[in-house]
Amino acid sequence: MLFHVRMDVRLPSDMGPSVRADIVAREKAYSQKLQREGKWPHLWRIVGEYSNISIFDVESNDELHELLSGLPLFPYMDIRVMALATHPSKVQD
Ligand SMILES: O=C(O)CC1=CCC(=O)O1
Repeated sequence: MLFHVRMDVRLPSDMGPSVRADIVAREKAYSQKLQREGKWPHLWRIVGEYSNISIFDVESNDELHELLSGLPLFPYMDIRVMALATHPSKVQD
């Protein structure tokens, strides 16, 4: 199942630089593991924003929720999810 996910990062302004660097490093490692496993095939920065657009390829809503809630930045992000279905006009590969 494919999901379009938008993540807007909202780090507190009083978060210390070392705490921030640690959480961002853990986020990168976590996301790169999922990318290598094929569960996170697209990760794009939105120009001019501390936000991303991602595509997840997972088995279920529950799996997506588990992966998203495991993000180190999860407590500091607004996340919007759109479930994707096949478009009837899409040319088949
Ligand atoms: O910087 C972001 O958009 C948040 C994020 C998601 C995966 C990652 O490595 O950073």
